[in-house]
Amino acid sequence: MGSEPIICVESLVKEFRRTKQQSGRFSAIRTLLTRERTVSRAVDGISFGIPEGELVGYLGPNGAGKSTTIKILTGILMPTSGTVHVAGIVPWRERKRNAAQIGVVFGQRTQLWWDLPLSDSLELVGRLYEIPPPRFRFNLKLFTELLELGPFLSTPVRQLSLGQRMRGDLAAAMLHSPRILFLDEPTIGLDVVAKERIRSFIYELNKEQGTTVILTTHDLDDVERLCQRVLLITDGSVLFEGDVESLKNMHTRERDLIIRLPPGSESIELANFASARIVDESGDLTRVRFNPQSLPITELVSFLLSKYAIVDFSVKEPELEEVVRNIYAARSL
Ligand SMILES: Nc1ncnc2c1ncn2[C@@H]1O[C@H](COP(=O)(O)OP(=O)(O)OP(=O)(O)O)[C@@H](O)[C@H]1O
Repeated sequence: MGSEPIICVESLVKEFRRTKQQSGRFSAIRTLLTRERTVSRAVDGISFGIPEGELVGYLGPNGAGKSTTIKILTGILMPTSGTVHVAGIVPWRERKRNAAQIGVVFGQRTQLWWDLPLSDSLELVGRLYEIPPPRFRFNLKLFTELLELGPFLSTPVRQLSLGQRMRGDLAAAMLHSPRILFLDEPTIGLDVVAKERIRSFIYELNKEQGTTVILTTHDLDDVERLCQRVLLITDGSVLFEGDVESLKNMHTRERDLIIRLPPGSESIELANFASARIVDESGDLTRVRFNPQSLPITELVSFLLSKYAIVDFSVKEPELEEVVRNIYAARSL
């Protein structure tokens, strides 16, 4: 394993050209005749490197350019400009060689054969990828255990639940032992139990086999549970790159102090503190948001203890979801 990142993306740009739709009378004919083009930049100069063995979250709001980047990295799309190397390969130039070293799962689509039993679908994947039989048998056994595929191996794919189908898709994507796995919304639409099963599989794969994983998701529980690092993009460019903790600390320095008062107590008043405010009062719980940089927690707590009969209190970190929502909101102002 060298020190070079396994995935290198530099100044990546992808533009889509579309014929501008004319409106009004005879719009279809006028669209055809004028052929006016509009250009939109889905990816606008993205650069990043991913070291081998890392599990990275690739996040951003709808339309940020995530899927477009993944399609370029997997060789489906060619960029307008910029350079990309995936384990030394330029994906769109050598699609087949690239396919041998990557696994891809799109949560919204399946690569399995709808009418075939899952086991036949996996068999076909094995043949398509020309996986040597011993490796195929080894991986099939391993993934059948890890993903608990046994009970539905002989069920036609069309009859599988979304969670079962996703487990089948993950097995299919990993049968040829790729070094890199691209996951686009792998937990979308799944219930809590199914999500957890998928997450522990991804975790194991990364930890035990050292598979590099690029995970695109809107589910921030996926991120908290799995990602060592996140790349946050909006409008086609990188907004943040780092670990989840730094993301939280950089963008929301505030903390929440949750106070429990005896039932029937009067409401808390914080008039003296400029950097603290009450954000929620429900039942006997009051949530005070404050900035520890300008108001040390000791000062806030001793003030409250001196004035109110506090039964209990705790400090909460900001939720990742809220941090990310704030970043997107600030960006679109
Ligand atoms: N084939 C295409 N032709 C024209 N425009 C496209 C095409 N594919 C994507 N786009 C546009 O490029 C931008 C980025 O799209 P992309 O699918 O990469 O976003 P995303 O971050 O994956 O969003 P989501 O979270 O909704 O999947 C969007 O404005 C989208 O409309």
